[in-house]
Amino acid sequence: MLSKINPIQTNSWKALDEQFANNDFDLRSLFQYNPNRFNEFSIKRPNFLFDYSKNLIDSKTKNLLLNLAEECELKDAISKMFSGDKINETEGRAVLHTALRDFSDKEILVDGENIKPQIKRVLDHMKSFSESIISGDHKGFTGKEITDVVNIGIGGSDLGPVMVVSALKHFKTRLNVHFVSNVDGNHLAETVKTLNPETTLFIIASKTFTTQETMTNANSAKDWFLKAGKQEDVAKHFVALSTNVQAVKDFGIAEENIFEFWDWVGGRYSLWSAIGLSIVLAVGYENFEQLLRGAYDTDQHFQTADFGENIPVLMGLIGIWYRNFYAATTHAILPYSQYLDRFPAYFQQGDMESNGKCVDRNGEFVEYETGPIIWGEPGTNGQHAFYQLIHQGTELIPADFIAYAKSPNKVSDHQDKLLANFFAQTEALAFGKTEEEVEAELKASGKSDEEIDFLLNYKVFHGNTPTNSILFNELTPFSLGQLIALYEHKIFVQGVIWNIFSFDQFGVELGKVLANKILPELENNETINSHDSSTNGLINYYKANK
Ligand SMILES: O=P(O)(O)OC[C@H]1O[C@](O)(CO)[C@@H](O)[C@@H]1O
Repeated sequence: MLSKINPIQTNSWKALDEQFANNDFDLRSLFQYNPNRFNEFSIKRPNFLFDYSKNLIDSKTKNLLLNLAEECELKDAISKMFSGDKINETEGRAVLHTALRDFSDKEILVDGENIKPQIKRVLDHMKSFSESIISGDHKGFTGKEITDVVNIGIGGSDLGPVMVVSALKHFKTRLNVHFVSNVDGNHLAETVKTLNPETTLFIIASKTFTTQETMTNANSAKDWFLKAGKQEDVAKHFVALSTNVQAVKDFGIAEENIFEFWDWVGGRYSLWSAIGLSIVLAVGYENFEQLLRGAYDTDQHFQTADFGENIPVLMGLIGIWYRNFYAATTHAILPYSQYLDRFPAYFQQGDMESNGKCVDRNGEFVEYETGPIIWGEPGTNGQHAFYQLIHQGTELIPADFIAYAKSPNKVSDHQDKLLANFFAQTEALAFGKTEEEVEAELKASGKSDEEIDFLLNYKVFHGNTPTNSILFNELTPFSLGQLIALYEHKIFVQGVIWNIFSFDQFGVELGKVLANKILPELENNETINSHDSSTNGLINYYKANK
């Protein structure tokens, strides 16, 4: 069990309150008065740099945040998660996605049983299966090689693989991997339009194997397949990734085509499990193993580095500083890499489904803010869309900038331009442009005093917008694994300090239940009046026009 400490009643929280009230941190001054600031507030790991110097903190704030982590017993929480304690108390489960990438010899016990052998068994199955598909040994029902793979899943059974497959495009095997998630039939229809059932493999990815969207898409995919193949051909073209073996068998997928995982793997933390099969097919097993090894590297860092030098701990604590003291409502993730185009969306689920909670571990409603809204898009595209608001809007939006020094594609001077924008944006966000600077600039451009007077305030950049910069040497499966695990652990750190349960997601249930109740009402011609007037009105309008 995790401790149940109310963070706002700790001494460190009170000290942080005072620290916030008594200081008006200004990044210009912080850098000016401390020439060593970058060295003090950055961490170099062998293949990447984490620079957190452009944050509204000084060493005292950092120490107070570290005290908060101690007081909230973060060390104990970390060791409990890694050792398989049932810290997902509301569901009575351990939280062991880290076991899926544990390359040590040590045993990890769940209910007294070492889970390492079962993890190895499924990994071996994924390896041999993917090799037979990629090599072409596995043939479809007409004797042809598989060319296309369609992963059908949603949420944690989709977003992680989608993100990784996009991020590792430059490691692609000969297979084309597609993803269908939305219950909107157009998603499936548009995906299969160009596919041949003889050469298509469907992966039905669902932890529970009950999710409406996935089961609906899976059934329709089977119908599509059965227009060409026969029932006995399904075995060659459908596999399932699930914890619910019985439901998979009931669906008609043979036992040998089931890649199992377990209830101690949370959906949004499951890309390391059998849910990663689409990744294995897209980039090959060796690269998947490198992804796991990268995450393992971060796991070791998280467990062993002093908190003052511990990147996920610092990311989490700095986030708390903004969320709870600066009242920042959102946090942007801004990768300067087109390969990471789905990274913000992936951690939107990872973070918001984990820490979007208002009841603490004592069962009481919290009296402080918890998880922020996570959002973002790759740079430089975002610069031409929403950066205006970050630079000159009225919200404080802390952001993470992520980039890679090397680019796998050498295309003229694109990479320098991309990185120039990354550096320029973090600089502009931190230091802005003062009234004096704007005035001097306008004068130099020949503007009259009257024009300057009019334009001055519009052209000022307030600056002081905090950023973390994560600069990797190269985007490889290993470094991607490291990066993903940094964010996973950041989420964990924040959940521990906010005294909430980060590994359930009861908040998604009500809508699912109501949708199931409404569905039969859409299937007849009767006028509906069992809901509020708005819902009745919407349903009846839909029925009249569908
Ligand atoms: O893998 P399943 O069981 O189909 O669930 C899919 C997703 O649905 C949720 O339960 C709720 O959206 C997520 O946590 C999960 O990732």
